[in-house]
Amino acid sequence: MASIHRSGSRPQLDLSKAAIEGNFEEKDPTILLPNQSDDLSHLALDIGGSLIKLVYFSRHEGQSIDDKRKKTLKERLGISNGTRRSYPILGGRLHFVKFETTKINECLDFIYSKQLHRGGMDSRLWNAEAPANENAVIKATGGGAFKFTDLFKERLGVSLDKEDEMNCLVAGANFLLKAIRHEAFTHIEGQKEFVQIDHNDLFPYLLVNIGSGVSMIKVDGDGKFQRVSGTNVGGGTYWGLGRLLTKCKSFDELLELSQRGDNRTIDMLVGDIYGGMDYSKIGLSASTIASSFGKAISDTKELEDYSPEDISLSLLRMISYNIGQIAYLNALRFGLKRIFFGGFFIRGHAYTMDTISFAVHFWSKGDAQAMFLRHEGFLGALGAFMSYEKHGLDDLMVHQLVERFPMGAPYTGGKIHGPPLGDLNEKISWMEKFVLKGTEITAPVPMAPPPGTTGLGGFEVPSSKGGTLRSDASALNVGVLHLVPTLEVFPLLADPKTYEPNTIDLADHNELEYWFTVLSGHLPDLVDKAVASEGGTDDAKRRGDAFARAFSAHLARLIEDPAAYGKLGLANLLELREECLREFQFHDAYRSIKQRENEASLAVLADLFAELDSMSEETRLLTLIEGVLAANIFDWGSRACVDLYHKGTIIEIYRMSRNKMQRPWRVDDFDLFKDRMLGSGDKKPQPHKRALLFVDNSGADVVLGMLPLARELLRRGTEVVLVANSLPALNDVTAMELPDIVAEAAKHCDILRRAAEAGSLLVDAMINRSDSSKENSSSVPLMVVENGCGSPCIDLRQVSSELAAAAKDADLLVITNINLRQMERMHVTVTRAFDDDVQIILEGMGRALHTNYNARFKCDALKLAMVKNQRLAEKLIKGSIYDCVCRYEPAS
Ligand SMILES: CC(C)(COP(=O)(O)O)[C@@H](O)C(=O)NCCC(=O)O
Ligand SMILES: [Mn+2]
Repeated sequence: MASIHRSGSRPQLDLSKAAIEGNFEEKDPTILLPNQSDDLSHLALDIGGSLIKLVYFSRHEGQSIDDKRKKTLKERLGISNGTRRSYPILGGRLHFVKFETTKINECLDFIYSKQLHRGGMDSRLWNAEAPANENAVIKATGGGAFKFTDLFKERLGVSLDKEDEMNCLVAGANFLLKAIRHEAFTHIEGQKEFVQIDHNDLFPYLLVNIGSGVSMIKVDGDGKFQRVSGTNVGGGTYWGLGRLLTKCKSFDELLELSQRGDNRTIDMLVGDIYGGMDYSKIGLSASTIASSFGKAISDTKELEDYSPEDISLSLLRMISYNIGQIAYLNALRFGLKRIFFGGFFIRGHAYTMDTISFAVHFWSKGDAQAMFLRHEGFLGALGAFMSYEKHGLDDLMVHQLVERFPMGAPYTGGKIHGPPLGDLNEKISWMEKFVLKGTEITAPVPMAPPPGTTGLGGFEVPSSKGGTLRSDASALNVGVLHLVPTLEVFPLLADPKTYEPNTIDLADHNELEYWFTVLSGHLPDLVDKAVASEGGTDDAKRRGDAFARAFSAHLARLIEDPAAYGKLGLANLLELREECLREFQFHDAYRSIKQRENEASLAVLADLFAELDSMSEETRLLTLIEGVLAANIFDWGSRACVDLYHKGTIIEIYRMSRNKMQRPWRVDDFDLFKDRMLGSGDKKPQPHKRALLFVDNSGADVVLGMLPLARELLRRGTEVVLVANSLPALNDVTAMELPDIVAEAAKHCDILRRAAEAGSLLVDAMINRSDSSKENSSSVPLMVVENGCGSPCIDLRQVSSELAAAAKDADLLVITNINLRQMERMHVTVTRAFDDDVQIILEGMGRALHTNYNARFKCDALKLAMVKNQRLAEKLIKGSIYDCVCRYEPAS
């Protein structure tokens, strides 16, 4: 049993002149260490025989915008620094890069040009020519850490601090399995399926590392493991024997050969021995391999008489089956439920994974399953990184990590040739060259559904045999890991463990093809908008082209391997598009459209308020909900709606949409909602203490739809929190934009004005009003919080700390959180009284249909949307385009 040794090779923190930033009362204030150099862990290496793997950290260069809303909100909601600790690593990115060991000079150039060896996280800002720190040390594992010590000292002036390889593998695997949601997967007959692993039920497991030789490690916990077995028949055996027998020049070439092979020409099968019959008494079919290479004993044939393809396949199956069998026997020996395979032998090759899975399945008679890891190539390097002190990675939770796939990550993905891409300009040039080289990154071509099983039984050829092998497959599966300590799980989810944000399963190939075609179709128009938003300059055009290429490349990659970036849902695709726009510095493609629509809608708002105020309470509530649904038609992400906008002005379309609102809607729980709000009979229900309104689009949607609804709730004495995007996505309104819109709307309405003042939204207005505090005391506040995302959809497992705080506001608690936790620990069923006091309203197709349509909440939830896509309408509500959804679910 070994335990992880954490050597203290890094400098200690310099605490002199330490000062607390901001409010001393905060629970976890940020501590400034002005004299602490940034000389902290940020690069680790795993130098293997064929590949060098790098894991490095870069600090997130977030812009600090002076957001008045945030300051007052922090005080109001009592938000401290969230779960942020004073670890240096938090709030940055982890990058995964690899090089071929034969090209170690490229690797050294890469480290040098990024100044990763200087130890300073912001070192690029420093003088690149400044002498390197004499004592600089980089953690490294793998045989090359010994072999290349002098080279690193000579070229970069750094020492390599060697970490035990086995320690690193286990530390890397443990981190990934705990921190990354879609890390482990099964791979059977060409089908990748992600496995959700309960973090509390991860240990023990068997880690099988197939390098040149094979190690089998029983892992019992962090730093607790034991090498229980191994075999000398491994990747080296396949490559070594294969090279001798086939004259192949590379490992990948040998694997590729195996795909075209037929092992029956070399292997002796059960049928060969039993005259074509099964040996059914002991459960062996005629096609089972009885003896690998058994037919080669024939003295009439020489090596030249066998095809290299057949030899490679026989060899691959012999070795994979043998490893699979030994792994299973060891799992059995220690009663282990899970077997994870990794190591350079696998390298993301579909066929190798299928072969191993087949073997484990065969020998365990289906009891055990082989699993693989998306970052398997980086276990060692990640483990070496983890061995630095005070990196803070151990404490990160799944919801604080976001994996993104910028260009350069999926395409170079470690296969970096030449200097790294320094800035956007270089990236664009590189993309242009990339296209010229003829690399396939054109618009996606829908592919045929994956083939079915062979149905032959025994050790037949796995069905992924064929065109699915990519020698660089694993390199493409690893993105950049953003560490965002402020993200939290939305506290009102009924069951976060079973929560699945996506409604539509893109594992269904027809669905996948449809949405890919839709998104490809949107591209030209989107590029036009994006370029126009940046003034239509030549630079913007160039960036627009690069964006279109990049996004098409992602789509092409994903249609080929939908699980390449983890489990794929529609929400991920829509977010990927927004991220890709940002990557090419299009920060708000719909800016002018949003402004125009806001102005047009604000101009008629006073009339709408007057109209509403003349109605009875019941009619008003219905009109308000109709208004929200009708105004949701303003959606620049829907093909059909964009076509519609050519047919009339904003107000004309809005009126047309409102006039068409006929109940019953396709999904219509309005009466249930009305009863909760207004009561039935004489009983007047208690209004909700607080409502969280997840708003969607700018213009009529928010101004004529959601704001009047918010006003009604405020009038009833319910505090309103408007929840909006942190970053722009299509024409969605952002949290930064909302206070100004509310301020404009408040000019027409006292209820909104008082509530906005009470919620400190009208900061400027308050300065001029000495009597505001008196009025505030009698008003419930209206607040705006950001949701933590920049997408048309929302994954409620990862929301901003301010949204989480707004959802669990302390003064709504009947009993304190501490008591509650204690009681829960004692298995006392506790009804959280405050959850009944909160209501959430999700609006729009992205937030209420594509995601969260089936989400269950601890509080009352209303989901409102107009379906602006024919196919979705048919599939989800058996209706048609422009049908409406009003789904009301009381607290569960
Ligand atoms: C991107 C969207 C989810 C935005 O809708 P919203 O949330 O604004 O109601 C939606 O427009 C959409 O799914 N569009 C793609 C399908 C289409 O063009 O029909
Ligand atoms: Mn929207």
